Amino acid sequence: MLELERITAGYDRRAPVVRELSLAVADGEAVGLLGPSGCGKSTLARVAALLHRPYAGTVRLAGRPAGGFRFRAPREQRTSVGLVFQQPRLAADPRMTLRQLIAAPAHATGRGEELSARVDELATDVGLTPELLTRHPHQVSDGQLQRACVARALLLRPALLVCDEMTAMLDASTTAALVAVVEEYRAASGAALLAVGHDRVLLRRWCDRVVDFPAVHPKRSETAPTSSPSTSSTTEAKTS
Ligand SMILES: Nc1ncnc2c1ncn2[C@@H]1O[C@H](COP(=O)(O)OP(=O)(O)OP(=O)(O)O)[C@@H](O)[C@H]1O
Repeated sequence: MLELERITAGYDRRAPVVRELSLAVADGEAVGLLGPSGCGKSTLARVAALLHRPYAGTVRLAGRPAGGFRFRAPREQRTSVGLVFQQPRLAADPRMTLRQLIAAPAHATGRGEELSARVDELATDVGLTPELLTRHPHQVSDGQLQRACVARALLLRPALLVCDEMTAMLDASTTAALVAVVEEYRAASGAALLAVGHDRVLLRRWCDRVVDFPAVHPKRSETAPTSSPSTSSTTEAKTS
């Protein structure tokens, strides 16, 4: 579903934060990507979601090379990836109600009416009451806002979900609820998942395998310039 091949990316060409990193997520597979703060996980997540153009390397979605990044990304590819960010307040337009926020991708793709019922269905799935849907981001808690952001990411039925520290700001019960929503969606749709985070225990429970970010960094493994995480010795299998 997702192939990142020798990706070099960052914010300064002379000192990229991600260097020649390769990672693949198979159809329906859940891969966890672990790494310390600042190592470039979010940058890589945004590259995977076609929101950040890498300096070098290839991104393939469902076998097809990315046709562009940011506003140049073809709609079909852009909408095949659902992205949940770490900080919902930075990812939510403060002028929108929660209902408008969830429905935004439908309006952006001209499918507002068609997907209206799905907005309500997803709101229920993530545990938002009709009353909460009428509120603006500043009138709800971080956990409630993140629930809306998860519903928004699922609205267009993406084949790949990228969750960038989705639960970092949440308590245990909200974390469990949102992981369950994502898992139910994946079970029903067959979607793949790239979950980025710090929490090894959570990622090992949640994902089919977990990859350590530095292990896929060629600077640490000069003999394996594009080590495959699926065969990496630091790849851990799912815990029961
Ligand atoms: N817009 C930006 N402009 C310049 N530098 C940036 C920008 N965004 C991130 N960086 C830098 O790039 C590096 C990697 O950041 P990134 O957010 O990808 O790391 P991360 O592994 O996701 O960190 P965390 O776990 O703390 O979220 C950091 O040194 C960060 O300061």
